[in-house]
Amino acid sequence: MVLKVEKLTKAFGGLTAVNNVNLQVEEGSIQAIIGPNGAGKSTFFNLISGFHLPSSGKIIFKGKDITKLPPNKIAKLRIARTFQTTNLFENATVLDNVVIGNRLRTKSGVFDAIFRTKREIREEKESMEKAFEALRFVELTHLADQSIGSITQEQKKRVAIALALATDPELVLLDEPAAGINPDETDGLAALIKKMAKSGLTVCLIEHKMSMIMSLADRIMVLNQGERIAEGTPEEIRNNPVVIEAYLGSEEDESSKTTSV
Ligand SMILES: Nc1ncnc2c1ncn2[C@@H]1O[C@H](COP(=O)(O)OP(=O)(O)OP(=O)(O)O)[C@@H](O)[C@H]1O
Repeated sequence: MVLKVEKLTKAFGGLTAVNNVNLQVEEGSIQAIIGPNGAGKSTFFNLISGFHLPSSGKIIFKGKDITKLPPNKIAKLRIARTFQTTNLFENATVLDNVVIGNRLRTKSGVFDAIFRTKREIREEKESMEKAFEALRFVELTHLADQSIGSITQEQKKRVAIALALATDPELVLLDEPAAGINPDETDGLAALIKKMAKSGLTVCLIEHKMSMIMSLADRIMVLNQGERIAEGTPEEIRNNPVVIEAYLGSEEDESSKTTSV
């Protein structure tokens, strides 16, 4: 197991956003996390990536206890997460966005930047190479010199994924990778996510688009009011009465609809 989450709990004051959640994620698999609005999905990601400190429980990544590590230390252990496309720099080029994302995570400090030390120059070259490699993976090299403001929402989603890939991760956390794009484009993104897992990456994703999740995920965890109410294969989840009751309901067939129960 690449990721083991044990009895993870996060309380915000009187509200328990994540409550005693267990999860094991196998290397190279696609693990989806679904649940109604406010179920605790984003909080769960924020705990794994170190943006929130758990109230209790444990997070083990490749045998190492990362429960109390800050985000930068977790990123160095090769866990990457994507952010909303609104975090991209609209006026900068696609390539620069990916390079900047990578540079923010590499070591050189202000001193290096001002005096352009050898390390700075080396890191800059490495960042550029990594950025290109990531753009190649997400199939956007032809747009490298375009500004973010001039590309489509689906292409921005790919840039957000490229940003994560440029940090050379082993585990990638994707927060709603297909939100706000049309069904055709959703298929393209699903293919990209499959390709990531095929290349050996482990992928955890939060997504509301049920048809995408059902065909993409190896396993699905369902959260409801902070609690894990089910975990299993798409088939098991689809037929689970507790899940149907709490979440899927009659919207099961409305494949491309963004569920907001
Ligand atoms: N920083 C915070 N401080 C206080 N409460 C928070 C904080 N972050 C999240 N919450 C609360 O925790 C609960 C779970 O929120 P969370 O964003 O994790 O749910 P979610 O499943 O990701 O929902 P959505 O699908 O709407 O994004 C909500 O009731 C939310 O208001």
